[in-house]
Amino acid sequence: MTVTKQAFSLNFSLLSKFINEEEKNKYTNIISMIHQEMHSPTSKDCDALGWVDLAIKQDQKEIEQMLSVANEIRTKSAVLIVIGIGGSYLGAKAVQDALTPYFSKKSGETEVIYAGQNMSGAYINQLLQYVEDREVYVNVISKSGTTLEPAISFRVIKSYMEKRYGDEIKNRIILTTDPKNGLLRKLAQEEGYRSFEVPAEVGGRFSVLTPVGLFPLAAGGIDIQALLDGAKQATNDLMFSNYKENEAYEYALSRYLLEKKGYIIEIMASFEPSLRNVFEWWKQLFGESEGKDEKGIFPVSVTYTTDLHSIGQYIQAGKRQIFETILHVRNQQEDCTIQLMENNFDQLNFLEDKTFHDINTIAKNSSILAHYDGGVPVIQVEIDKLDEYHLGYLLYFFEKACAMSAYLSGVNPFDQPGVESYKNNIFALLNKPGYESLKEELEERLTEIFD
Ligand SMILES: O=P(O)(O)OC[C@H]1O[C@](O)(CO)[C@@H](O)[C@@H]1O
Repeated sequence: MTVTKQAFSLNFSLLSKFINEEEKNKYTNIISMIHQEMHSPTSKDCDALGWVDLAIKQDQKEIEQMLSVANEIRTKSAVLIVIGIGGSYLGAKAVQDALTPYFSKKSGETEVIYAGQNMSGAYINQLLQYVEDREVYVNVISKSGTTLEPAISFRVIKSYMEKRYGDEIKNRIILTTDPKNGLLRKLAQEEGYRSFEVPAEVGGRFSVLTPVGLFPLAAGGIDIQALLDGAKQATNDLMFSNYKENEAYEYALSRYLLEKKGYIIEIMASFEPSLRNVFEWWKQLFGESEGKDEKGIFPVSVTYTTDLHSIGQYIQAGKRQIFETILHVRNQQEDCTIQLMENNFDQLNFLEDKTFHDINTIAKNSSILAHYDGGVPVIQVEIDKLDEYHLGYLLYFFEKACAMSAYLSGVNPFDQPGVESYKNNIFALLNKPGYESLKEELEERLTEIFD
């Protein structure tokens, strides 16, 4: 089925060789039941479903507060350092990078840079050198307040800010964290830092439309109201319980049926490099939501045509366990036209008057056909253009699809118990009090492996 709307559309026609309507129909009732549960205030997961209607229940006062602090940052500083990992930075980075020019020499704009998403000593040192002669604000984002990567970066950056700005850091550091719990909330309460709330019932990877994503985006000059408007439109459009009227559910169902047939890897592909970090966000969303109980589709992303010249060969002809979702931007605001050349030195005059976007779109269609012919099921998601409104729509679409997809597989979309194994090991090996016996066991095993 192809749902055609101006802003956003999906095309499933290349799936008919792999899954049929009869198979899909069998899931009409279960999808409808999951939908009712997702929208019920008494749902078993109501403590994690706050994201469902965030965009329609916008808190105008909070938006104004974010805009006002963002405006202060834009006036007073050249750099905002956003400290966070996973859902606490991927959404903002996704939208920011999608909407920021590839090359920009603009001065006078606040640049948003990220820390706490890795533990590279070189990265944090170089970041501090980079901001040395520029005015700085910091937004530390952690719902739990205990995640190691942002916590150690914040410790270093806080000391740096103290030395550089003294008491003024109370104005220059803004915390985004749980409304009641955690060390960052305690810090905000005890030391008077300004703060925003991550709603208790919204988990990290579903939090882009809360201050987690909205505040740094506003500071970076992104129109957060338009982002929310797009998400609001998606919320309304994706309100139907029947998958035939709800593209998010049809996408979820198609993935689910493909997985059952052995297509266990989804490649999200785009021909626009600026979408690279939208895919990083998408990977966390689907990977953490679905990858549990030995189930789940492995989410991978590529940027074409760059990657057609690296892993394109595998996609075309390697092991057949891949399906592909192409995210296409229908209209480009900016383009470049190929001109006629008298001597035709490169024999490319047949491209006269074609734009890069024309050629890129033909490349998209060419690879869709080639991959399909090579046995790859292909879905196309198309947005009309790359702006806040359409990205807001897209982000919400993926959130709704992801929750349905995980529920269909019978896993809880909102927990991530697997991440705890790594966290426990690292705390034990770093001598965190309380982990003594695990430390002993892990050290013995490491000796066996490495000595
Ligand atoms: O905001 P926090 O609590 O620091 O968590 C950051 C990220 O870590 C995880 O808890 C585990 O990867 C993610 O779900 C979350 O987005």
